[in-house]
Amino acid sequence: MMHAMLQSFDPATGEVVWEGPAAMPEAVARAVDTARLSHAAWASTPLAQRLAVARAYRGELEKRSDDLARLISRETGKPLWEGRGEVASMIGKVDLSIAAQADRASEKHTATTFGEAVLRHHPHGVMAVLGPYNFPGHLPNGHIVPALLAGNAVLFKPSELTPAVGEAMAQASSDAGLPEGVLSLVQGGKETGAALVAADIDGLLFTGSATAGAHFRRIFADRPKVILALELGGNNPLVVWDGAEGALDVEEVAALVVQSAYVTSGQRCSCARRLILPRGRFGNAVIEAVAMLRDRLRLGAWDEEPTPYMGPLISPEAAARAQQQVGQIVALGAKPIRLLEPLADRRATFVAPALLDVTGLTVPDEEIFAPVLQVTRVADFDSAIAAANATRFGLAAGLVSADLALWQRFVVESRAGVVNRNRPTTGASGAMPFGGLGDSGNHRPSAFYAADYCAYPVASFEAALPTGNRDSLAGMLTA
Ligand SMILES: NC(=O)C1=CN([C@@H]2O[C@H](COP(=O)(O)OP(=O)(O)OC[C@H]3O[C@@H](n4cnc5c(N)ncnc54)[C@H](O)[C@@H]3O)[C@@H](O)[C@H]2O)C=CC1
Ligand SMILES: O=C(O)CCC(=O)N[C@@H](CCC(=O)O)C(=O)O
Repeated sequence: MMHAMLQSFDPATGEVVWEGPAAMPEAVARAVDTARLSHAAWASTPLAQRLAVARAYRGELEKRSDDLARLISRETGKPLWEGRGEVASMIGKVDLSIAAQADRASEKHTATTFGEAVLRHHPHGVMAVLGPYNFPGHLPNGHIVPALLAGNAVLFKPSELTPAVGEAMAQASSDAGLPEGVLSLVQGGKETGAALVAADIDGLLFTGSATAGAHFRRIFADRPKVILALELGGNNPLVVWDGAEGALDVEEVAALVVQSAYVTSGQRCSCARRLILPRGRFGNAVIEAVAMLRDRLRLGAWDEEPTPYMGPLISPEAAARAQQQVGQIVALGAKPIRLLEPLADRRATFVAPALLDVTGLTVPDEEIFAPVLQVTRVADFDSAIAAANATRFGLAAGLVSADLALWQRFVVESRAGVVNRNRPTTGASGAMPFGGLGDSGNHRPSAFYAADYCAYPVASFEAALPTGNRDSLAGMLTA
């Protein structure tokens, strides 16, 4: 049988990191059958044993944390400090998922007059997880760990851009003693993903683009029994407003803006894409400080010294697409404060961040998955909130302001699943829900709330004997 070959590359150098065959539809079908067979035994394994395997998996991640961080950085291009941060999040996810399951999906008994009311949670069965490339470990891990804890079998297809990290995760689970077939890895691109989604699965846990998310919504319209959790992109606003004159330190504000917009070279769903500022001197000062800081950001390969702040984009194609999107906005009349500049003597994946003034323009409401920040100047705070909410997405939003009254309005009126004050839009916590409104998701937030979509609740009223029912009919029966 012919196999399509898959390769991944170090985005900084173009060197091959991984190669191997992509799973063909027949192999995907076999993996789904194996998962179905393995599921029953895993679901009936006592919870204490499933918890022990999860903790052993945490131990395996700890053991190989340095190698895994290096692999993540090499395959995605993100600097090593970020690769290490990602592995720390993966390790932390295990205890957080155990706590989340106890909090949101455990067995609960309540005494009643007849016996007890019992709440249990049952696994759905066979779950497919499709992962993105930007956090190739942490984000699929955030679906897989809770899904396995709940007793599901999982088929995991990593992004075709990051197969090596997916393989390393599967190896860690196997070394942790997860029974064979409970987690299966299927490598490949969209065709492999499409075969997985078309198979007899009980759930799709997806983190990726809004376009693919909308596609899955459509193809599952006739299969309502399949649980669908969609964690998608955003066009996230960050409003900076100096309610009390002089209360904000412009340099601090600029650093927060940079951490929101340019971290991971803008390849986070939670990155700020739109900066909303007041007209006038303060707004001008913020723009100038952001532009100056942008000029000082160190770009480099993942393992370069001195440590870079940001690495390249994932591929030359991704860089070309971002350039084309910036070009389109400039053609619409945007003022380039800074363009998305290719770096001399570097591969085409390296781009210095863009800062564009789009005030008064109608620009596409699209996520540009790159370090591109669009500035809009407004006259008053009402217009700032209206501008922040003027998007079909609703993942993250932020307000930078010392004024508590403004924050109290912002947190109530913002249409987003993550709404921060004086903190970057990025850096979400696994101890909180993470998900968005509108085209950013389907109201099944992940992170701490992933336990909710990994199992369904079963309510039972239980009595030891069928007593009291006859009495309840007394006086209402004919002779
Ligand atoms: N809300 C969230 O938690 C997060 C969302 N994202 C979003 O993910 C995107 C970046 O990741 P990408 O890997 O580019 O996303 P993507 O949507 O291109 O791919 C994600 C996964 O889905 C698969 N896939 C894509 N289209 C498919 C199709 N038609 N049929 C079957 N499988 C398909 C891919 O092979 C990959 O494994 C950004 O839009 C970003 O905002 C990324 C991280 C977190
Ligand atoms: O899933 C979690 O534990 C929390 C969500 C999270 O870690 N979000 C990160 C990265 C997500 C992304 O933007 O791709 C963040 O908000 O920085």
